Amino acid sequence: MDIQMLGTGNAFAKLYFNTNALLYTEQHTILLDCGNTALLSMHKLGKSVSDIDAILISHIHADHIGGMEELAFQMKFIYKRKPLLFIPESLVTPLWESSLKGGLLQDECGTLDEYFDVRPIVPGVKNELLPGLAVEPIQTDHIPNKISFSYYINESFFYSADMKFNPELLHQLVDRGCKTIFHDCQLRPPGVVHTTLDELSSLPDHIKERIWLMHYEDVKPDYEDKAGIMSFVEQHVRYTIEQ
Ligand SMILES: O=c1ccn([C@@H]2O[C@@H]3COP(=O)(O)O[C@H]3[C@H]2O)c(=O)[nH]1
Ligand SMILES: [Zn+2]
Ligand SMILES: [Zn+2]
Repeated sequence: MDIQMLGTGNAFAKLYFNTNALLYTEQHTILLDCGNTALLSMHKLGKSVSDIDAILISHIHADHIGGMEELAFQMKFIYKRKPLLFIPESLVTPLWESSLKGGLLQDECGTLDEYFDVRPIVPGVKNELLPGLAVEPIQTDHIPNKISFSYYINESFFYSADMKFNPELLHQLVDRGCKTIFHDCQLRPPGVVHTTLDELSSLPDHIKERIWLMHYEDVKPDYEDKAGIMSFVEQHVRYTIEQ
């Protein structure tokens, strides 16, 4: 499986776009979060909404779902198909009622199912989504009353949602065989609702060597020499994830 970031910046980034990604299996392209800047970033890559087979969502913040309304309208009225929407059950109602309904509700379209082929997925277990793509949603802390899921993919790759530092989880994942960790990282403390660079820097080397930083602020150039053996994920670079 390959991953290509549509953006690597935080919610307020003006230089790096929102942290959203394309996952590539042999047969499918999956959009992992669809924030405000996702479709513009795809356009810059020469891609359109029609290139997406499925969508997977981490949580209901605009830098992760702000592009969903345009995606839904383009799919319905231009490409005339429903993309797969893989989503933990507990996010289905919030996504529609609290975010998308305002723009997408119209006479003949009163539910999320009118726009997407909704496939609820189960937290805490491996869900076989597509050939070559198995996903375990892990609910991780971000903000009170903001349900948020990180994803353990193909039993080798952890992709964090926006999350508070959880060293126990990272230790557990590495013990389970996790080889690569893409982790949200707030460079300037305090993190409060995110994990900071200082917190990730406190981890042992055998975990840090697997960590790639994303969801960073526009001050990233000032921190390139402060991440030690951790790496920064870069926008639009296509990475092959070790299985
Ligand atoms: O209680 C709160 C709620 C939000 N925020 C900011 O708003 C941003 C929303 O997107 P995000 O989750 O990527 O990052 C969040 C933070 O930058 C915050 O600092 N404290
Ligand atoms: Zn975010
Ligand atoms: Zn968030």
